[in-house]
Formats: sequence, C-alpha cells, structure tokens
Amino acid sequence: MYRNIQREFSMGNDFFTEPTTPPVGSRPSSQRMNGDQSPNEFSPGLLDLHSFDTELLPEMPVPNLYNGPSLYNPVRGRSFDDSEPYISNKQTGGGGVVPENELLKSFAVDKEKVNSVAKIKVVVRKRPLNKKELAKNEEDIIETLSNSLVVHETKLKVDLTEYMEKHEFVFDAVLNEEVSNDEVYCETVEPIVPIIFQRTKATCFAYGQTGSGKTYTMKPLPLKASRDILRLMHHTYRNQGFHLFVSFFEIYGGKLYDLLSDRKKLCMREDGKQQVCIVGLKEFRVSDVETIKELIEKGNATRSTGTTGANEESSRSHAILQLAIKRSVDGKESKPPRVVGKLSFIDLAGSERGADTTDNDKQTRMEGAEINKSLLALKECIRALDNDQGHIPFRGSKLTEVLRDSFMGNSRTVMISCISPSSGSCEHTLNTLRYADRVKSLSKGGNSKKDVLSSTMNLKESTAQPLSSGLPTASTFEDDINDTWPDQNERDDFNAPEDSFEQEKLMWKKNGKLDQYGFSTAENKLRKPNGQTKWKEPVRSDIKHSKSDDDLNALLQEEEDLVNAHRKQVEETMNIVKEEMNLLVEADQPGNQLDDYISRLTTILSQKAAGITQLQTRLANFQRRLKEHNVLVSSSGY
Ligand SMILES: Nc1ncnc2c1ncn2[C@@H]1O[C@H](COP(=O)(O)OP(=O)(O)OP(=O)(O)O)[C@@H](O)[C@H]1O
Repeated sequence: MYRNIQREFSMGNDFFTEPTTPPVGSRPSSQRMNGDQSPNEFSPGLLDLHSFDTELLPEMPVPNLYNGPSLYNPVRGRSFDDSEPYISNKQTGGGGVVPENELLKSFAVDKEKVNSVAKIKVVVRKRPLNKKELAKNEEDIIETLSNSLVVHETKLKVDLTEYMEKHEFVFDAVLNEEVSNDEVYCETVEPIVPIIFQRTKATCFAYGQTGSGKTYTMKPLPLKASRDILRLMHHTYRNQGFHLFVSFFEIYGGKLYDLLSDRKKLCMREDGKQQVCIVGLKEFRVSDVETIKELIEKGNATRSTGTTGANEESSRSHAILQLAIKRSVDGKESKPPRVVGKLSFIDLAGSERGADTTDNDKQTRMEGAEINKSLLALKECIRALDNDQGHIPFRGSKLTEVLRDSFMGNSRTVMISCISPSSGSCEHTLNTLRYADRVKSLSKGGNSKKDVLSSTMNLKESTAQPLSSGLPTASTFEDDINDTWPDQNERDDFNAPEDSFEQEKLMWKKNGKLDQYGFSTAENKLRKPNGQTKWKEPVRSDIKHSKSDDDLNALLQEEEDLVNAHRKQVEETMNIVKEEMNLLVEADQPGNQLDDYISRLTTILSQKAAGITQLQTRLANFQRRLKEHNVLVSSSGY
C-alpha cells in the first residue's frame, strides 16, 4: 500500500517547485531496504531515533520568521507562493552542496532568536459547547481575555442558596472557541519550527479531560509543521542535505505499537550510550506534504480508541508523531543521515478522575489508571526540565521514558490545555487549569501574576475535598519537597544515579535536609506535635498514587509474562503435536511395538497436561491480582 505513496514521492513533488529528491538505495548495508520496503522507508533492526550529532553539525541560522509574516498563515491573510522562496538564501546562492566549513563561515547563529522561544509555553484552548451540553442547558462558564481566563463556578451555601466563585488564571495565551486550528498552530508550533534546525528537540502536547478537544487540536498540527519544515528545507536550507523523517507510534497500556506498521508491537531499549531506541519502529523519509498527510491519516486510523462517558471516540492511548530532521554529512548519501532536530507531537489520552471511571469496565479502568500515571510522570519531567535538574524522573512511565531525549539538552515544550466551557465540566476544567498553571509556574520566565483566587480556593478545597481532587493535588507533597530540593551543584557533587530514591534520601541527610526518620525538614515544620502532618490528606493521596503506580507496573509486567508464557506454551504444544503425529505415523507401521507406543504417548500426554496446568495456574493468579488491583484503583481516587 505504501509503495504507491512512496512512488508518488520519488516521481516528483507536487508541492514545491524545486524538489530535492534524494537519491535512494545508497544506504549502508545495515539500513538497506528489503524487497518489500518502499524506497523511503527505513526499518533498521535497532533504530536510533534519538542520537543527535552535535559534533558534526554547525549551528544553523534561524530564519527570520518572527518579524516577518507567517510562513503559512491563512488566518493572517497571506497566501504562500511556492515559486518564490519566502526567505532568500543569498548566502549560499542556493547552488550546489555547500561544504561543511563553508556553512560554518556563511551562517551567523542567531542565538537570541532561539532563546526568544520560551522553554515552556502553556496555551489554553476552550472549545465551543457541544450538542449534548446544549441539550442539557449547560452554561458556558469560561470567560476568556487575551491571555487570561475566568472560570465562574456556581457553589451552594449551607442554606442552599447559590453563589458564584470566580477563578482567574493567566497563561501564555488563551484561545477561545472562535479560534481556528490555523491560529492554534501559529500560536503554538510555528515559532518552534525554525529552531529544530538548530539542534533543538521540541515537544508539543495537548492535555485535558476526555472530550475536551485534544485530538481535534493536535491532529492538524504535524501536517502544518511538516509543510513549514519542508518549505525551510527546500528554500532556506536548500541542497544542504537535510531530510525529513516521519514516525508514528502509540503507547497503550504501557506498551508501544507502530501506527505505521500494522500496529506492530515495539520494544524500547537503551543502547550503550543510554540513548533510548525503539526497536523496529518504521521511519519514512518524506519530501512532500501529500505523503505525510497519508501517513498521518493511516496512523490515526490505526490508533486505539474507545468510548468514555464524555467522548464516544475517545483516544485510549498516547499517540506520538515524530518529525525528525536528519542531515547527510557533507551532502553524501553514503552515510546514514544524523538527527539534527526533532519535533514530537503527543496526543495524550484523556485524563479522567476515579469518579468517572467507576462505571467503566475493568479494561477501561486499567487504561485510566495507566493514563493518569503517565500524566503525572510527564508533569514531573517538565518540572525537572524547567528547573534544569540533573535528575529527570523519566522512568516514571513509558511515555516519559520514550520522550527521554526530548526532555534533555536544548529542548522546548508547548503544552496546550484543552477545556470544555460547560458548567457540567467545571471541576475537570479547574483541574486541567491547575495542572497547566503548575506547569506554567515552573517556567522561569513565567508570568508572575498568579492565580491568586484559585490558590486560595485550593486551600479551601484541600479541607473540603478528601483525596481525589484529581491530578493537581497529587503533587502537593512533591511541591513541598521541591522547595527544599538541593541545587544543581549539590546534586552534581553527590553524583546520584538517576531514579535512586534511597541515594537522594542519603544526600538530603548529608545536607541536613532529612531527619533520622527520613522526613524532610520542610515536612517537619508542618508536622503537628503528635506526629500528624497538617497536609495529611494530600500526602495520603500521594502515597496511594505511588502505591497504585507500583501495583499497576507490576500488573502490566504480569500481563506481559502471562502472554509470553502462553506463547511459549503454544510453541511447546506445537512441538509435542509434531511428535504425536510422528508417533501416529509409526503406530500405523506394520510391526509397531505397542509398549513403546504406550510409553511415548503417556509422556506426551503428561507433558501436555503439565503445560496446561501451569498456564491455568498463572492465569488464575493473574485474574486474582486483577481483582485486587481493581479494588485499589477504585479506592485510590483515580
Ligand atoms: N475547538 C473545537 N471546535 C469544534 N469542535 C470541537 C473543538 N474541540 C473539540 N471539538 C469536538 O469535540 C469532540 C471531542 O473532541 P476530541 O475527540 O478532540 O476530544 P479529546 O480531548 O481528544 O477526547 P479523548 O481524550 O477522549 O480522546 C469531537 O467531536 C470534536 O470534533
């Protein structure tokens, strides 16, 4: 099926006037395609998607997109004329391949412009009321201003009279229901496109409750970004050996599946340099928008969806589409191109609270628990990233493990928080906005004007709402701890191995920040004389989260073990069946020894029975664990 698409690619480029069709078939033998592969499809055994070649690459100029009009911006009324390069490339003359040292000379690095792109940008998008909400007469409770919004929450007094509580939030940008997807692109991804030619990794993700518009928002972005990337490659960076590669996979239930290769299960490995590799993930080299569009559509159609209370076609997986810019060193195709920059788009599965998942079946609830766990882990990584912490807790979930390299080094993150305007979703919306506010407040250049009202309300809520007030409260304990987090130098001195909580505790003790019982000094300040903490509830909530996380990890592992054991048992059974068939053939032979037949058949049958019993025991154990976990999930407030 892909052959057709790829052929279109190799025959020409209908989007750009001056295609740079790269010669194919000149890859090293380790990456040579087999007969079934399309010319531009890379499927190496161990694909190192993540190794950046920082040695070989000179810093590239950042095109002046900021002061001029948008590259592609129908919203601002500018149509793009392909026949005219938007950004002229006088320095290189647009001629042949420029040698590496010439490139170094000819480009002035515009670090200022790279730095002008915020490390973390938080944008909120409000969707319109949908038919269901309108039918239920639900009100629009979100008032938007340029970069702030107000949530009008209706509350009841003790005498049951209603009153309105306002929660004000400030973000980098607030996009109301009238804002188009093009405008969303201009606000979020367009500014980071040029800097991925500058050895930068960027991640854009949408966060929000189920049905809030994440997929609607994320779906068009990769295509728009690839259009701009190709444009830059074909004009500004013309003939400089840059190539664009697309890969698309999903994380479902803690496992990875290739969305561009019939949902083939993928493995994640760490190589010798601790780089994350996704074994067998297919990457497609593309040079026209149509091909990318088809690949994206194919991937989206393959994605796991299900039904939740709020969305009939809910994404039950995290889908990750990566656009990698690679470069052939000195324009030669004999060496595999090296990754220069990467733009990852993550359409996160919907965040749900425990209360929403109680009606769902076991599968959906397990999905929900896994999803929430990875969202927490993601927030922790963003926090670490913005604090320039040496320790980034990417092992917290498969999602963050996979995105590990996107959190390290020179990276940019754009978070789009999607919210529903309806009064019925008020609590969810507040949770989403608090999560976003938390992420925003991590940013050093962040807006200092904080959600004062909402902070006061958080305090009120922590007494009114026990345990399960959603994702934001889960970080309360960590927030306290973070205030006493050792600075970078102390951490470097200690040289703590990543993910070693014990080591961290030791370091804290060394620095007098933990008492003999392992409590932080900050924690002690809050402890009541009888040993109870003032923030008892959030702590409990946190412990439950982590307990449940551990349990979920163990459960996912057991599931994998069960499937592997089953697979092994089927293989063994097939060998036994072969043996049985031989035995039957021999039994039909004249002069067959009955004793021999009986003894061999007895052995075969007991082997079969032992295999079945073993598998049954494993299955029963797993079912029991599943039941236990179910109790844990429902009581933990997920
Ligand atoms: N800004 C918007 N304008 C118009 N319709 C929208 C907007 N945002 C979302 N919708 C519509 O709302 C519905 C739910 O949106 P979507 O599937 O994107 O939600 P989601 O957050 O991805 O949900 P889930 O997490 O369950 O996958 C869809 O029918 C979508 O078309």
